[in-house]
Amino acid sequence: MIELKHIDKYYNIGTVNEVCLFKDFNLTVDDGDFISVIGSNGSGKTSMLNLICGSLEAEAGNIILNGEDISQQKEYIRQRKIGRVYQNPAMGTCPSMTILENMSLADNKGKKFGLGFGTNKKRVDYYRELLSQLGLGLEDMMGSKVGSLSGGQRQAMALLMTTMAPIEILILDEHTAALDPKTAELIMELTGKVVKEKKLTTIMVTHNLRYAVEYGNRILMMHQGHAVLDKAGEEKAKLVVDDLLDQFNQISIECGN
Ligand SMILES: Nc1ncnc2c1ncn2[C@@H]1O[C@H](COP(=O)(O)OP(=O)(O)OP(=O)(O)O)[C@@H](O)[C@H]1O
Repeated sequence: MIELKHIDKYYNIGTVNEVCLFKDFNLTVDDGDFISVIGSNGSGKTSMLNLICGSLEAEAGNIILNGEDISQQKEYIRQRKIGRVYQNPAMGTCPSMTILENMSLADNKGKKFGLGFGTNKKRVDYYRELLSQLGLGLEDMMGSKVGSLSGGQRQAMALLMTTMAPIEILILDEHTAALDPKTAELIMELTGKVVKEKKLTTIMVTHNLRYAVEYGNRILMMHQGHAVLDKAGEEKAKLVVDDLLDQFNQISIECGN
């Protein structure tokens, strides 16, 4: 479970450009929840993810992960418990290293030993098995540099690598936005499979309303640092894309856009 409690976040403090993004922002994501976060540009979705991951510091409030207050923890410490897949497929993998080396790196995340340990035959067979589950033929290219792969192949690897070592929460940061429609569909199917198999508590930020409707058990719509819609379970299951579009339109009218 992850809890954001009474979060205040300001940008450009002490300047004429000072803005308050979050004032007493609260969110609880229960164990096993798969929550899709949607919302207009600048509504605070990425800032929220950055606060959770530790790349951004709040002016007030606490972030509690499975009962532990991680608010003061450095980003690299949080990375042992929080996996993040970024919009840019290049972010989650190392292009100058081979597929095998990348897999070994992910496998040994947070451990004290080097690469050699992860590349014995048993581990190589294990990586091959994991890669074959992606259905992209990567298991036969383990000596290839990751930089030579397509964006979709790299994003599939990033997803696999992020979820390889045990994590307490998975963050998907518009992870299909840079992919063509067919590849995005494939990555979403893989995402659904991985989340279900590993029973991962997941927060997915997306601008794709269909994915937000089709995946996960909860949907959150943000606007100007507030949650303006929060539906789970049966209520969420009944939602269709048009309902979300209506909500977007209503917000635009209220804001005079
Ligand atoms: N480093 C920063 N310095 C100043 N303002 C920032 C910074 N990062 C974000 N903001 C502001 O905070 C607000 C929220 O931005 P954020 O990127 O979190 O929104 P978002 O919902 O993720 O938007 P998008 O859908 O466009 O990615 C915006 O008004 C943005 O201009």
